[in-house]
Amino acid sequence: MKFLNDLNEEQRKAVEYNSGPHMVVAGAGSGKTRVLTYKIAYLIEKGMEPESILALTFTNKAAREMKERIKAMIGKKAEKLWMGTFHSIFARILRAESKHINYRPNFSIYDREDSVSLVSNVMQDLNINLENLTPNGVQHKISFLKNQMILPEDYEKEMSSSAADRKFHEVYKEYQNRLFMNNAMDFDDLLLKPIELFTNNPKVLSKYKKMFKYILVDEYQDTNKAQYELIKILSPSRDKICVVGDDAQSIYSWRGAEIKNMLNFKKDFKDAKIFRLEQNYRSTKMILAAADSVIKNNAEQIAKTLWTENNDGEQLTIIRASDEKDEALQIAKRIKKEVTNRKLSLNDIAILYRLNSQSRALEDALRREKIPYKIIGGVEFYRRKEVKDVLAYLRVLSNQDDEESLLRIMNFPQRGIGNTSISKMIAFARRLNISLFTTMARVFEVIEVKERIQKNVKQFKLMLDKYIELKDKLSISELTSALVDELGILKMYKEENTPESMARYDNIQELLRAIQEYNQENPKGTLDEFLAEVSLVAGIDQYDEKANAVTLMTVHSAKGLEFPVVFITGLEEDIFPLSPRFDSDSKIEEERRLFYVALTRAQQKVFLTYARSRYRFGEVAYQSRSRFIEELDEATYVEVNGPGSRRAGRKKKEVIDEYYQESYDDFDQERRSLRVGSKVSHAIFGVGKILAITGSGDTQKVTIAFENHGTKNLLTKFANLKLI
Ligand SMILES: Nc1ncnc2c1ncn2[C@@H]1O[C@H](COP(=O)(O)OP(=O)(O)OP(=O)(O)O)[C@@H](O)[C@H]1O
Ligand SMILES: [Mg+2]
Repeated sequence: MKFLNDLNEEQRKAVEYNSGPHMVVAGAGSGKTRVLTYKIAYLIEKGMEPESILALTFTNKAAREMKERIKAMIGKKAEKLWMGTFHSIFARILRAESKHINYRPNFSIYDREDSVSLVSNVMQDLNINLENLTPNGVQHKISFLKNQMILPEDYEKEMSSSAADRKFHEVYKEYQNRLFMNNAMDFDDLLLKPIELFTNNPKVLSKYKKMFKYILVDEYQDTNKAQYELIKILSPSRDKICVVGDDAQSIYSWRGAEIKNMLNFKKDFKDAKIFRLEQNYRSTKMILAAADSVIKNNAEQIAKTLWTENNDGEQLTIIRASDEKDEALQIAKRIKKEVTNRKLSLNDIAILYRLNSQSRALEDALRREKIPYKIIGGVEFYRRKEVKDVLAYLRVLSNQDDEESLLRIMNFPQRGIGNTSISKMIAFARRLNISLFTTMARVFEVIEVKERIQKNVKQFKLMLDKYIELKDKLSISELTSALVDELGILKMYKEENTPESMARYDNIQELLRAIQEYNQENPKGTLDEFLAEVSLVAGIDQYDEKANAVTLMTVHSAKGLEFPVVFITGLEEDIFPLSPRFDSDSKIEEERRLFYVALTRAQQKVFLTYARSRYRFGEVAYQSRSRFIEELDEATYVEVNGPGSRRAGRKKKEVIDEYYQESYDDFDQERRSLRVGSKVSHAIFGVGKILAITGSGDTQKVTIAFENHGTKNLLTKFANLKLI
């Protein structure tokens, strides 16, 4: 097999190994994903049927790329591979086997927003108020428990007798119950239900065990308990399994991922063989040295070596900025320089951040500087309100028990069915133990609902019935166009004619186009299948590599990717690492791994940026720079605008202190001469006297007793006070 020549010796050994369970443990950029890809091609060339191989990746995008690669190596038969994320693969299996778990194959898949809305409805219906938890928080807790496979009955056994725990349990139980009644699953169910399916139906299990002759898993360090169980249950006679990962890149413990799955592999899979890859093909020596100097501060890790034959490369550049706007502007300017000097295209550049909220300032600057960019994550296309509205219609046509979707569209577009009437119908439905959809047909029996509104409901129901009838006769594309047309949504947004409504208009057009494309690519695709697919699309999956634009994304979404030039932004305590003061060591270690992931995305050059002050939570906060910068080996970076550049040779700490002092000196005279007792004037509040001054720098506040407006606390920086 000629393609094996593209591998180094260790990689080839891992690819050819076939005598039992094995795990590749290796640092970033050492070719773990490549090994997995080649191994699949190798197995098929050796005669294994593609449809008997199950390969699990972290994103749909990664699966798509891997499949393309394999297709290029061995041809079209690669199409038949079972390749995708855990969620998409098991959604497919659940659909086929739904009757064994008392679901119907057209079940809806609820995304996080749908789940939160369901939690909120449950809390309202049960009249439960959880003091410290918003519906969002409750959903988060439920999801975390489900990821650890703790179901309501398990939770009940372990919980304390406190009122809060009991109430939470009640909500959790009812939430599960409602999902079932709605013939719906949340994301976590897509992992839990298959376990239930396989445990309770040995015949089904043995069918899939026979079918999957080999299981391969990428990014194994980020599997959670349920995923791990699934691998264990399915792994064919425990030997045809190959997983690859890097414990130093485990960054999803907040979502229930367990590094110990990796550490315990040898225990759990008997006679497991461990392969190590040590040569990095991605980054320069400098970048690797920098990454290594930071990650070695973590106590918990599997020892690994990583070296490269690549060039020494340039030092990292650390850029100091005065605030987030300045940071963004400096990045934009740098990008222009880099593209020219290095002859790069914009595609070669990524800007990474810890928090989605950091993207706004960056986007503003890029727009101003006319640099095209694409942003990954944020509000994803299929999560946008107007898109979800149309999808909710389609979901109801597919699954009439989906009460969440039905509630979403009951009065959208407005048809005079108010919340009070809806509550009354729901009460009726619960009393008779029937669905809300069925209640609509019997709305004339719900005497509490006004006659006029009963008629509206009836009409709405008739319209839905018509489309339910049509759904098997028309293509999805025809069905949706007809529906959108009848609802008059496009017309409504057009008439509104605001920038926002026009954006919604475009998005619905885009949705119609996407559905048309789906139809062309999957002529036999059903509405159920289409809905399942779009429910599982994540931001990163829509990433268009070809568009010539800079990529903006969170560090989390950058996992597995590589770019010639990488900017890592917001390197300040409280941002990256996020809230260090209140957190345990293990959280700091996870932040450090995240920083390691960020650094190791880069092939040629890394820029690290931090701002002295940043607007957060409605005020300007003074920032100290990230400990991760301090941890970097001094030989691996240079600073521009920063203290080090002007005062080389001084101890870093001293220089930093001085630089902060300096930054205060920058403030204008006016502000520094403010004193308790000074008389000042303010553009809106008029004349007043300063009672107190607290804090300093950008966060300095003054308390002023105004003659006509009482006493106020103002941020000096923005108050624009004049001494009189
Ligand atoms: N033997 C090799 N010869 C040439 N290039 C290689 C070789 N092995 C890997 N590469 C290249 O090195 C880069 C990193 O490989 P890959 O993405 O598989 O690493 P990884 O270990 O999966 O990284 P990560 O930990 O970030 O997921 C890719 O561009 C890949 O094509
Ligand atoms: Mg990889």
